[in-house]
Amino acid sequence: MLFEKDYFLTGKINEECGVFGVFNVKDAASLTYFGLHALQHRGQEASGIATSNKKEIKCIKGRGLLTETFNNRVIKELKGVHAVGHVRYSTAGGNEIENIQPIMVRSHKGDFAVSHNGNIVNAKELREEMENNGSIFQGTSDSEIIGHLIQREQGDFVEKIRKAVLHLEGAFAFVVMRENEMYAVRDHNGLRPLSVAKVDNGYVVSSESCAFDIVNGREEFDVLPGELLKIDYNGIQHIQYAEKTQLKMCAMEYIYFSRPDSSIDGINVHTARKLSGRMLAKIDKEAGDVEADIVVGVPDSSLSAAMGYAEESGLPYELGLIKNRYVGRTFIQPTQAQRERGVRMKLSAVRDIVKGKRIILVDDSIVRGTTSKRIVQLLKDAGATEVHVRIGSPAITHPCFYGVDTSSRKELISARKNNEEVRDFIIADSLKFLEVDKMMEAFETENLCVACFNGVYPTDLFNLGVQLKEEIENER
Ligand SMILES: O=P(O)(O)OC[C@H]1O[C@H](OP(=O)(O)OP(=O)(O)O)[C@H](O)[C@@H]1O
Ligand SMILES: NC(=O)CC[C@H](N)C(=O)O
Ligand code: SF4
Ligand SMILES: [Mg+2]
Repeated sequence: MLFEKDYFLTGKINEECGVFGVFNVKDAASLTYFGLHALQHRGQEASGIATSNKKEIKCIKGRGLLTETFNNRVIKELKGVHAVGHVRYSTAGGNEIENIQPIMVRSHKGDFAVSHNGNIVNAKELREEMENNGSIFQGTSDSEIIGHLIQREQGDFVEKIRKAVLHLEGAFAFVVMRENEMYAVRDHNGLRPLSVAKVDNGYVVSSESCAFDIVNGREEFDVLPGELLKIDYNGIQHIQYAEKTQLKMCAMEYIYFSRPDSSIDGINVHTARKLSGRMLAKIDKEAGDVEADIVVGVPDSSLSAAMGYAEESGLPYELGLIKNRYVGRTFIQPTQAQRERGVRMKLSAVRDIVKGKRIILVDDSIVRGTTSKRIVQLLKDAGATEVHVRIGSPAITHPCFYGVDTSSRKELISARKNNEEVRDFIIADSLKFLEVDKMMEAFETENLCVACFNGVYPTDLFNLGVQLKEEIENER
């Protein structure tokens, strides 16, 4: 079944997404459009907006970028003061229209719409159990399970959500909109971000705080791990649904995913990245390693780390690479051929800057090695005499099951090669990653999920864990 194919055959999991909700603000659909626009980096595969005019819910969704589905005319069709929206991250497979969010649940007990970011690790088990008991699913996404679970539980709506989420394991930050209420929920490990802000007399909920500026959000705060918020005309009610909670925010949110102007659980993303660059420079200084002339970052996500490296090392920060801004994120392209073409189209070396220079090249991460290999070559072709690669995160050795496409182990270069072999593959003069403890020291927090770097997953993995074990055994 496609569900399994999504996870294993294509080596893909359902990836990162952006969710946005508006409660009790005029022209909620426009506000949601602006909010989702600020979250577009989290997903470009599809988008959707559902609105409530207090009596009924209407939903419009489509494939591609937000602007491919929504324009003024379409937004005008979505009347109402409440809205929930979603941007979905591109994936091979799983791109059926039924999987696009918000997921709509229509029922005689009232309709609701769900926007989910994350990945449910026991989705297969839950779905099989529900199908055996007569549930019929429209699509293949794990997010649909959330709607089904809520629908089948008894009690008032808070109770229904509370009971439903207790069945879920994995990563979830989701928003549910009913005709006159909104709910925001975060998993008990806080793996995915979710924040709330006030707007006029209402509220907005967003995957990232960068979306609050454009809608004039104020007094923002994070939904806590294991917390369920009920938002209605009386205000916000905070309900702690999980007994055991811990904060294990995805480290990759800070390293790569989120926008630098977002703050997650009190830490600004740009600042975290800059501190990782500073730490890399400190380590080099202490080891007395590497004499270089300039520091170059790989646009976009590593520029903050490169600035940090330059500040700490005292070396000049230079614009050695230029990005064609019309090419999207390459790491999230579905096939390797597309990723390679993407990197070629996207980055060019600035010959006059790099010629004859010894370069410290800072990037935020190496996943498959596509980007690093290409840019080291680019810089050398443009006349750089040495290229020393410094990575602002640890080597990625394990797959993510929580909603980020770090793919299966066989695609992860550091799962198959040691540091020296990776260095050789990317033809760098030297290569250093930031070790897990040093990254935590740099970010000044241990409240991070680092499973893709050390294989210690903060949740049970159910069937996915069995598959991973088999994959590792087959490598031997
Ligand atoms: O080893 P790889 O498989 O090439 O993946 C790692 C690269 O992918 C990401 O950049 P991307 O181009 O996706 O986005 P960005 O412009 O936000 O840095 C990341 O920042 C690395 O540069
Ligand atoms: N992975 C995401 O964050 C998107 C949510 C969900 N897993 C989907 O497939 O649509
Ligand atoms: S495994 Fe890695 S990418 Fe996945 S949630 Fe944990 S830190 Fe993030
Ligand atoms: Mg990059």
